[in-house]
Amino acid sequence: MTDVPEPSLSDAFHVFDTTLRDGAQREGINLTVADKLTIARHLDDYGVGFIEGGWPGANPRDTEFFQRARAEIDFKHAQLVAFGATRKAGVRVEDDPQVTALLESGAPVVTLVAKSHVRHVELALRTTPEENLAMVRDTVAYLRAQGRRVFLDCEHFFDGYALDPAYAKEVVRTASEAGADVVVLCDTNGGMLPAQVSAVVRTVLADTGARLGIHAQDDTGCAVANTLAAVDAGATHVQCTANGYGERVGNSNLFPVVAALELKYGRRVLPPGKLAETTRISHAVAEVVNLTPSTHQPYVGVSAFAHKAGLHASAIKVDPDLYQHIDPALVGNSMRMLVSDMAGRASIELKGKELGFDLSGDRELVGRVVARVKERELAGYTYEAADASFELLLREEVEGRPRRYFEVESWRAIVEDRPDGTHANEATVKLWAKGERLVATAEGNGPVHALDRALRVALERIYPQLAGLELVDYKVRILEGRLGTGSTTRVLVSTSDGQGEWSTVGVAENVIAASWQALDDAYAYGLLRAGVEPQE
Ligand SMILES: CC(=O)SCCNC(=O)CCNC(=O)[C@H](O)C(C)(C)COP(=O)(O)OP(=O)(O)OC[C@H]1O[C@@H](n2cnc3c(N)ncnc32)[C@H](O)[C@@H]1OP(=O)(O)O
Ligand SMILES: CC(=O)C(=O)O
Repeated sequence: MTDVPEPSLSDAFHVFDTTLRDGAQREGINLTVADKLTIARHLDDYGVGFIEGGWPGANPRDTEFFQRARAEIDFKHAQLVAFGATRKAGVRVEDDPQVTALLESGAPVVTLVAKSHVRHVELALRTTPEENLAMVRDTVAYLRAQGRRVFLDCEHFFDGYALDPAYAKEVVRTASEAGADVVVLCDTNGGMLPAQVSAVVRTVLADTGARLGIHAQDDTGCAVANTLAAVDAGATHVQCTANGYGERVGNSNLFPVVAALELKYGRRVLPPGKLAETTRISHAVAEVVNLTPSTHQPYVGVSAFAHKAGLHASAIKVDPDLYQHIDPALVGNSMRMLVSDMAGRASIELKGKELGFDLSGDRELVGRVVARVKERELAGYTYEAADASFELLLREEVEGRPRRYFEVESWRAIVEDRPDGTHANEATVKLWAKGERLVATAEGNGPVHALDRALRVALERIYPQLAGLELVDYKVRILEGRLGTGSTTRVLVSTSDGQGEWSTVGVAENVIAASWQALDDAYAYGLLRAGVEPQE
């Protein structure tokens, strides 16, 4: 058995993470042992009290995970938990191979899943309510006798309680009396609402005296609220998953639960300083499971503290608390100003400040920028998604002239369709830079790629910094036609120089012309970042 680390926080309240067990039950997540070890390290670093690593014996990967976690991870905060079921009906607990696998995992803590809904006992287990109670009693007592700490997950507790409250409570009592430290009431089908959860938890606590936990699936979109409602009613153990990953639509999201407990309830559930790691850990886990972090996730999403409306910005300028429920730095996130046609002077001033410009003394200039943004957005531009194009526009107003690194004489792109079904794409650009006329032709996978290559060929000798730029994303959107026949095309381009990424926008009736504008801004911004002075 592994050495059990001393809990770094009081045992009076448990943050129990089941990303590696319930989180892994999400469609599309397929973790290797190495992934599981990496996530376990992140969660331990974050400071959760318990990490449920999987079901040893259910598959070779989970069995190996426990072997390797014990050997390879020096847990600082968390205790490792093995998950499994109570013994099978009619089988002696010491003869049940899956109970033996729980012991062999070496995990100091075991969570047992048990039935607490009589219909499940009869239909899924095909046994009697009495035998189910004996399965709970025997398995908990056996594991306790082997020195394991035991938590018991009562599957379908709330639905079972609605059908037969006396039986559901009897399961809780049986587990508690047999030595389970916590009995976890599970909303397995995720159909509960917060008021229902708190009423049931309060009654079960009063009637059984058992220590209770909560495990809430998110099928009504209420898993976090249900978790907190259970805490309000007296539960002292919350089961959650990073980013809410889990079976079907997911589980209770660890990060808003922890943030609420720490910041709204004033309950210390993480080691000192760790709350500020919330955003980093959330994104790190998303990377390992290979899912894009949700931009709108509470507390940790990049949009969680992004302000778009002009009136909000004007109040935030005076005091950010006026439109934010917490200081984003508390969870390692930051405030962002978005510039769009909903912006007012305050939004532009704050965005300017973010970009290093003090615009506070120049109402006239700020008014001009607001007017240009609104006019351009009406034409189809979008600046909230194209920070670099906005900065170029702002600089043009501040500096009194556009930041030009080259002048365009003309460009053209040719798409050639051949009878054998193949295509050729070729572009020619004619430019002027530093007094030189530059002409270049290039081929590409498509006409925009050909234009991008021709532009680089033409400019690279004059601006060698362009060699390090890479186009990393390209998005086209056809906007609703405004002039009867023509629809407008908006192109967003993301470019990287290896140190950072920026986005630029172009709008025209023709997709290639829109792309050209976005590329033109992308190159100008890349040269600006590289510290290159524009042409006179
Ligand atoms: C609500 C939850 O999310 S609980 C977690 C669920 N997670 C998983 O199921 C993932 C891992 N599961 C597995 O790998 C497999 O399902 C295993 C290894 C656990 C079991 O596999 P199998 O033996 O092939 O059985 P199967 O998957 O069909 O499950 C049904 C069996 O489990 C038994 N069972 C179901 N719940 C319980 C329980 N709480 N206690 C004891 N036995 C149970 C059923 O009675 C049935 O037994 P039987 O085959 O003897 O009739
Ligand atoms: C245990 C569990 O995952 C559930 O009841 O949903």
